[in-house]
Amino acid sequence: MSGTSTGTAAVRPRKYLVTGGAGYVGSVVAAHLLEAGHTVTVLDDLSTGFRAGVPAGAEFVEGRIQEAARWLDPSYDGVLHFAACSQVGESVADPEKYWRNNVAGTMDLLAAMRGAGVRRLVFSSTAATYGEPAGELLSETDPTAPTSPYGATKLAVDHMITGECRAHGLAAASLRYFNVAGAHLTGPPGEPAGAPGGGVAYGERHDPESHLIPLVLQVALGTREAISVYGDDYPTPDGTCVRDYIHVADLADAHLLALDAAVGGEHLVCNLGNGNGFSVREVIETVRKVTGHPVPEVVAARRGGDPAVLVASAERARNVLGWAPRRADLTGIVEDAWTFARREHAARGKQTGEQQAGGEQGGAAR
Ligand SMILES: NC(=O)c1ccc[n+]([C@@H]2O[C@H](COP(=O)([O-])OP(=O)(O)OC[C@H]3O[C@@H](n4cnc5c(N)ncnc54)[C@H](O)[C@@H]3O)[C@@H](O)[C@H]2O)c1
Ligand SMILES: O=c1ccn([C@@H]2O[C@H](COP(=O)(O)OP(=O)(O)O[C@H]3O[C@H](CO)[C@H](O)[C@H](O)[C@H]3O)[C@@H](O)[C@H]2O)c(=O)[nH]1
Repeated sequence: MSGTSTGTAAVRPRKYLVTGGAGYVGSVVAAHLLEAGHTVTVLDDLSTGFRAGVPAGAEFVEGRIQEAARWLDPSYDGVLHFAACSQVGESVADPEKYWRNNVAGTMDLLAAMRGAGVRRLVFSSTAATYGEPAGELLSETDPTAPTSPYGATKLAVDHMITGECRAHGLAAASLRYFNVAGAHLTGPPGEPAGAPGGGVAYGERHDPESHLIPLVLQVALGTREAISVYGDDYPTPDGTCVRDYIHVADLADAHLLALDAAVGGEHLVCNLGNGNGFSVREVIETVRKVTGHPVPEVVAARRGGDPAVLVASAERARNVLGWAPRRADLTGIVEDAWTFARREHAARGKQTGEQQAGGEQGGAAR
């Protein structure tokens, strides 16, 4: 369980705007900020996020980053910027959506920050900015040659932020996440987030889901028949793609450290991963062990834009931020994701049952 928050005690409570805080990573980081004693406003248009994902204790504003100037004011100490379109496949099919939302949207957000005099930013960048790696571990000095429009838009925003730091003294950090997984959990299992006595659970809810671990867990839950393995002919030990899975709570720790480490006029870029690669087959095997479910798999065609191996060197995050992952074990990451998936599943079943009893139509409310 990842119920404990970061060891980074706040010097003084601060006020932060969290864009995309109704989504997976943003909701977990918002929960960590609140637990550290900060004040949080979530700005989210609920395009892929869920109102129920916004942590209790955060103010919620339903709105777009493109209109952030309406809500930002000098009382904010900084912005954590998660709001984005983030599906690699969709970005290949509809690149304009990605350039408009991720790049133009962030340009509007930066202008709003400048206008309000808010001069501290942590941005969700991604390993997808690098493309196919040349060596074993990717470091921040490696070439950036994104293989998808998604990665290209994130790289463009990184460049935009560098310019903003140099020209206008912004203090900023871009955190390049590798594969985020796991959940932030407190309280007994089996209860939905926010239920009385049930603790809280902030984890991965994407609709449609495209990430490996939640998809494999859907098979274990019985809501998906089998997991498709996208290619088993890659130049890796078992032929399937290798990724670096990082616990979302470790990621949250890094955000709080980055807020403190950012220096006016400088743009810090840091990878966040554990430095350990696991193949698609190893992930599936771990899910089998954790859930006790046989998890049938079928080999499918390669997915466009997937590099064979993506594993981080996170030396810079360790050295500059003083960050150290505390939940690097893949089994623990999958266990937390599994607890969250079961809580969500139970909550949905309860909701559907109540709706049927009340004669209402089923369906997930955003
Ligand atoms: N999940 C990962 O493995 C991963 C890896 C690398 C980088 N990232 C990045 O981290 C961030 C969060 O990812 P996530 O998995 O939590 O995604 P998510 O889809 O769960 O969250 C994104 C949130 O942003 C909101 N949003 C989108 N456009 C908006 C806009 N214009 N205005 C206001 N709100 C808007 C969505 O409604 C959603 O709640 C993204 O920027 C993503 O690119 C994620
Ligand atoms: O049903 C599935 C889903 C995924 N995979 C494979 O599992 C691996 C992981 O895929 P994910 O979709 O979970 O994650 P990605 O590695 O594609 O991408 C994630 O990590 C990237 C960086 O590593 C980017 O940050 C991106 O935003 C984020 O979604 C890939 O090899 C993919 O082909 C399958 O075999 N079957």
